Parts: sequence; structure tokens; C-alpha cells
Amino acid sequence: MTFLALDVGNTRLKWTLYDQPAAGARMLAQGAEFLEQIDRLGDGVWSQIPEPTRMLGCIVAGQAVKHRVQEQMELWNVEPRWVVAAEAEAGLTNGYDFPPRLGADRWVAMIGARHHMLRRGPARPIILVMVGTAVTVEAIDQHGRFLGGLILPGHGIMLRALESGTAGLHVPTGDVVEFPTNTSDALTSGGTFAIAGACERMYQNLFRHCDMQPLCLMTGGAGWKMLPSMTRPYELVESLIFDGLLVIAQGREALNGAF
Ligand SMILES: Nc1ncnc2c1ncn2[C@@H]1O[C@H](COP(=O)(O)OP(=O)(O)OP(=O)(O)O)[C@@H](O)[C@H]1O
Ligand SMILES: CC(C)(CO)[C@@H](O)C(=O)NCCC(=O)O
Ligand SMILES: [K+]
Repeated sequence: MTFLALDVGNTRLKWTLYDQPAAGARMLAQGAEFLEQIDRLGDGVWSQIPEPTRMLGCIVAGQAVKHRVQEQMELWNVEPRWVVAAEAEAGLTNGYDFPPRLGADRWVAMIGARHHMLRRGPARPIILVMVGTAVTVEAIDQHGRFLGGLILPGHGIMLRALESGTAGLHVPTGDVVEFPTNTSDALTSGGTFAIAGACERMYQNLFRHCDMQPLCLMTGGAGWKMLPSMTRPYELVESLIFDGLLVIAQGREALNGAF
């Protein structure tokens, strides 16, 4: 029973085909497209992979993008299913004021993060940093309760905002240094330390709240760029959204025999 997992972000669609909807499934194929280019998936690479029996995705782009994605899936019989953040699922409880308003990508990545931790050791609080178009910094306590999280502009948005909001700033890429002495380094370091600093504050908040050292996890396409600038040791797990989708799919399959 093949399983297609989709992560539709604000910039790119990422997909992975697995041999079954279960944690630890074998990957059969994967790819990523910028949102402007998704309309050729159906005639292109998706026409060359085995047909998925099941599909589950998380999407934070709008309805228009969702329809375009579903159109590309019409070459198969599979029913499109999209995760909506719930009050509880797969061992996680949702502390958001209005649980379904929590971004599906955040919810799914947190489920992936909690299972990643539990496979390796005893339960601890988790700081989960997701570095994409936007950056999120989630706090999960040792019992699996999502306490709350930060949303920050991603590095690209920060720099574009500075470029368009000032007369004298243009944004060639610089290096991250402690004491920037040119504009490029000042911009790159400013954005990077803004994110790293927010993560450090959330770490301290969570440590104080739980009285227990949090595990620090990072995911998202630009995670590797942030890693060297963090103030704590972070583990980079690129696949957390896909891991979360597999865990959710497995749970639903066990419950309903389908989903
Ligand atoms: N030096 C950097 N440090 C941190 N983040 C960066 C850096 N350079 C670029 N970025 C961020 O990385 C993002 C691209 O990451 P990635 O390709 O993973 O996005 P994405 O995961 O496809 O986003 P989404 O899931 O929202 O579509 C850019 O939007 C930018 O904000
Ligand atoms: C915050 C982003 C953009 C991160 O991808 C996404 O999860 C989203 O659009 N969330 C909805 C709002 C919220 O999570 O509160
Ligand atoms: K994302």
C-alpha cells in the first residue's frame, strides 16, 4: 500500500512517496517544486511514479494552491486528505486558543518531533525550530502538551523588508560574524541572531516552566544555515514533517482501516 506525503509551504511543495503509511516506511521517490511550478507535476514526475494508495498532506498556502495541487493528483484514484490541527492527535495535545488555527505544518512537525524523541529516550520538553519562509519556535512540555510558539519572519523576508523599507540598504549576502563591520555582514548577522536570540528566549521560558532541560530540534530547508549560530546544541532532522505525516497516517489507518 503506497503512501504519498505532501508538505505544501509558502514557497515550495515537497513530496515523498513511501511503500506504506507507517513510521519507518521505505521511501520510494521524492521531490520539491516551487509553488509557481506545481502545475506540471501531473504530466511530469508524478506520471512516472507508482500510484499512491493513500495520501496525506499539510498545507499552509491558500485555497487556490490547494486546488492546483489537487488538480495535479487527478491522474490517480487517491482521495486528497489534509491535516487540520486538532485538540489532540498521536500523543500530542494542542494548547492553542483555537486549535484548528494552528498551522498544519507546525502541528505535524511537532508530532514528528515528539515521536523522534520517544524513539530515542525518555520524555523531555522539546524546543522545535522550523526554518522556512517563516520561522516558528515551538515549546512542548515533557507530557506532550504544546504550550505555545513564536512566529518570526524568515531570513529572506527580514532582508527584503529592510531593503524595501529603507533608501540605503541593498542585500548582497554576507557572513554571520560577531561584530559586523560592513553592511552585508550586518544584515546577514542581524537576521540570523534575531532568530537565534528568539530561540534562546523560548528555551529559557520552557526550561523554567518545566524545570527540566529541553531537547532542541531543528527542521526546514534552511535549518543547516541557522545551526552554527544557535546558542544550544541542536539536532537537525530534515524530515520531521514527513515523519509526522507517517505517524498520523499510521494512527488513522489503525483506527479506521482507512482515512
Ligand atoms: N542564511 C539564512 N539563514 C536562515 N534562513 C535563511 C537563510 N537564507 C535563506 N533563509 C530562509 O530559508 C527559506 C528557504 O528555506 P526553504 O527552501 O526550506 O523554504 P521552504 O521550507 O520551502 O519554505 P516553505 O516550507 O515555507 O515553503 C527562505 O525563505 C529564507 O527565509
Ligand atoms: C506560521 C506559518 C506561516 C509557518 O509556516 C504557518 O504555520 C501558518 O500559516 N500558520 C497559521 C497561523 C498560526 O500557526 O498561528
Ligand atoms: K514549511
